[in-house]
Amino acid sequence: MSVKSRIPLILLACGSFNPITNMHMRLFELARDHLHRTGRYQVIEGIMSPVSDDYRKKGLVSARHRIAMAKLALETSDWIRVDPWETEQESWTETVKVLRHHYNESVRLLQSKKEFMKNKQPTERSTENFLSSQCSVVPELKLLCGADFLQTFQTPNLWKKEHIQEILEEFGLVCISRAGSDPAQYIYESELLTKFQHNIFLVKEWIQNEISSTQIRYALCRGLSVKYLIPDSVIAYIAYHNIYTEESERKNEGDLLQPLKLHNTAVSPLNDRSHSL
Ligand SMILES: Nc1ncnc2c1ncn2[C@@H]1O[C@H](COP(=O)(O)OP(=O)(O)OP(=O)(O)O)[C@@H](O)[C@H]1O
Ligand SMILES: NC(=O)c1ccc[n+]([C@@H]2O[C@H](COP(=O)(O)O)[C@@H](O)[C@H]2O)c1
Ligand SMILES: [Zn+2]
Repeated sequence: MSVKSRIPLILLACGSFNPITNMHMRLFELARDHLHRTGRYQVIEGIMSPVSDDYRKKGLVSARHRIAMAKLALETSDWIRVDPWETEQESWTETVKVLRHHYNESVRLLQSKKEFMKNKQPTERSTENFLSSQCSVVPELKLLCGADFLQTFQTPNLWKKEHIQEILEEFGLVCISRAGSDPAQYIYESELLTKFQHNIFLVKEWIQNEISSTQIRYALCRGLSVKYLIPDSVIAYIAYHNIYTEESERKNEGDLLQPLKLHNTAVSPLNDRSHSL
């Protein structure tokens, strides 16, 4: 398949990004390499969507800071961007709705590009062949995540079954391996995941890198170096605003994650776990 005839694809990663780490950015690079190697897809954009403050995860600092840090980190990327839409909503947004939003946005963008092409003079149009060829199909949108994210599908009352189904059936998942998580096993154990296995791309990271935001926050609170784990610009931002402290780590402590609250359950708060979702 020539590059021109490949299916355009957008990768969307949802999460806390508290703070963004080098590994969060690596997820996108790994996913893009993998999809390109299939010969079927052309990844045209990566979107990082930090979760709203209303998610109420332990130690979750303000979205304003999380977005600012992600923007600084992604300054060096020419294809991944941060999108604040989720954090601008009144309350926490279920992931399937974030996917729907971004899908609708890409349809809208395509329509306005087509409109723009239609209004151009014929001579101008011929010079815009490349643009118009890129404009002709709505890109696929896939949810990008680490293997631990896939594991959370099994957590009672965290996800609605119909949402998992819609994510898998209508969009699809690109899942990057992570130490301590066995995505193939989660698929095997779930009837739903097995049914839509054809829409789950499992990507193996051979250069293992177990950076987690939780560990970064712990190191920062203890005054330890996090250089080479997160970008220098993010380290400087954190120091300037004194973002991660023992006090910030206590934010939402003992609270229930918003998805669990919404499902009105009495299960123990995930928020008390030391390495969270
Ligand atoms: N080291 C990693 N390997 C694979 N996936 C990762 C890694 N770190 C984060 N991810 C993925 O990035 C997405 C966003 O994760 P998140 O913001 O929770 O980061 P995290 O490092 O897991 O943070 P925390 O420790 O606070 O849970 C999730 O899909 C998660 O699985
Ligand atoms: N039912 C749902 O749609 C649902 C449930 C739990 C987490 N999530 C999302 O998954 C991501 C998890 O992020 P963390 O791994 O940082 O907790 C967040 O973007 C959150 O909004 C969605
Ligand atoms: Zn996590």
